[in-house]
Amino acid sequence: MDGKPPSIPLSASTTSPSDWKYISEGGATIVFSYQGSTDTRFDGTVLRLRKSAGNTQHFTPSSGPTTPGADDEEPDDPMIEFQQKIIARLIPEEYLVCMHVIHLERLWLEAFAQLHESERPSERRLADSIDLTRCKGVLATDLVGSEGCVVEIKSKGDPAAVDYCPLDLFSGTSERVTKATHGLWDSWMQSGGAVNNLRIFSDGKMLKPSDDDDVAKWARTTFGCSGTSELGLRDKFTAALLPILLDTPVFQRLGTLQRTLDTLDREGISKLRERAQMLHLGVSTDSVSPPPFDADPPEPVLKEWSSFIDTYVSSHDTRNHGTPEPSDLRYYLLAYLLSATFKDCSLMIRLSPESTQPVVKVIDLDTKSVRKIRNWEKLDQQILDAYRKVDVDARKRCVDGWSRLAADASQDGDVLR
Ligand SMILES: O=P(O)(O)O[C@@H]1[C@@H](OP(=O)(O)O)[C@H](OP(=O)(O)O)[C@H](O)[C@H](OP(=O)(O)O)[C@H]1OP(=O)(O)O
Ligand SMILES: Nc1ncnc2c1ncn2[C@@H]1O[C@H](COP(=O)(O)OP(=O)(O)OP(=O)(O)O)[C@@H](O)[C@H]1O
Repeated sequence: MDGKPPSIPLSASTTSPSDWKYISEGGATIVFSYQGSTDTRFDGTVLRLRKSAGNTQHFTPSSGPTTPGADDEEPDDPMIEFQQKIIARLIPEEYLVCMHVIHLERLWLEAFAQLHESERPSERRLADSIDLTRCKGVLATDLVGSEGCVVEIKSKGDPAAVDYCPLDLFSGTSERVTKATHGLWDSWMQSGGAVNNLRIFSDGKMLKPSDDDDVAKWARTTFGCSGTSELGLRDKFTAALLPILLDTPVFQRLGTLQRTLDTLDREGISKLRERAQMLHLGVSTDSVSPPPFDADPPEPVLKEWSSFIDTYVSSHDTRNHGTPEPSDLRYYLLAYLLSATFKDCSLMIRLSPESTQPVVKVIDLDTKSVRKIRNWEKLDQQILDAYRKVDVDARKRCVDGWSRLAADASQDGDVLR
């Protein structure tokens, strides 16, 4: 599959639901790999379907095909345009995945959902299911495929991964990246592969630490070793990932984006929102022209994202982030949302034989909703309250390596970005 969309959008109905194999899912989408042989246009692709809350497993089949015209009215999945027009301005295209629209017919989708429901993890099945009302899905390049090893790292920390800090992963220093990789591996082992920030795919199948035979086969084919102890395997895994994590420029890029877009952090955004509200209510008069304040800010549209990126690229570094103006609230809100996207993304790393260049792709670069800001504020408060109860010496510290390196570099007159 290349970057150009097919001249006529493909329809999933030219394939059989059984041609697709369940790979994995996140909170918003569920992903299947094409394994059929009847329609070669789907070779090497995955189908990404949106989910909806609640389980419609016992749905009543619809009485006919999708209403004519409904397909045209449904907008394409916004993740496609957002990646092509916004994300691609910040992350080089070679690290992004090609995505196109694919048409879905109701009866086909129902048969598909029914066939694959039992392959999903039980806790996910309780929470949601394939959204049967959608007329469009997304067809993307298959990064897992059916052979070789692919490591998926979700950069965000998982509460279960106690020894893993995302800032270590993006630190650019061998010692800290090793620590992050060990933390990911240990939590993968301890959780029986249930932790969501490390997934290992071997020959197209998600590996579980308890599958001794599969792990042994994976170790043999990926690292050429057999009968290796658990710690020995962790070392092999780390040694394979380390040069990729240190030398592939996209890791530094992601670290920089996460850090710079989050310059005001959640607390800073909350304070700025408070100041803007006070001005709006006339309680405070510390600004000549009070900006409009919206307690429920609207979702940014693509045009607004685009002008945000213009401003970010041209002037983010020279802004005075120490004393932000209430009139800049919207800018910082968008910056914060985008930092959340980059913190929640995943990295797919194909471990290839030493001679070939490793393939690294960044996935899950969806927009975050402004509605989340309130939830995050509440969550932050809870974390802060819990943290205050922890003994000072026992508190875990996460240090941002690139910002330290950036500070050192700027002292030398060097520029990191
Ligand atoms: O809010 P968090 O920190 O729990 O993160 C959510 C993730 O949960 P996690 O803690 O990583 O298991 C959650 O991941 P899973 O559903 O666990 O795969 C999503 O990534 C969610 O993003 P979105 O709402 O689907 O865009 C993530 O939401 P946000 O990044 O939008 O907050
Ligand atoms: N192009 C792809 N090729 C192979 N596997 C993929 C691809 N895209 C996604 N996956 C798999 O499907 C999973 C779910 O995809 P993704 O993370 O984009 O979903 P999401 O619902 O948006 O996630 P989240 O809830 O974490 O925001 C991924 O974690 C990965 O294992």
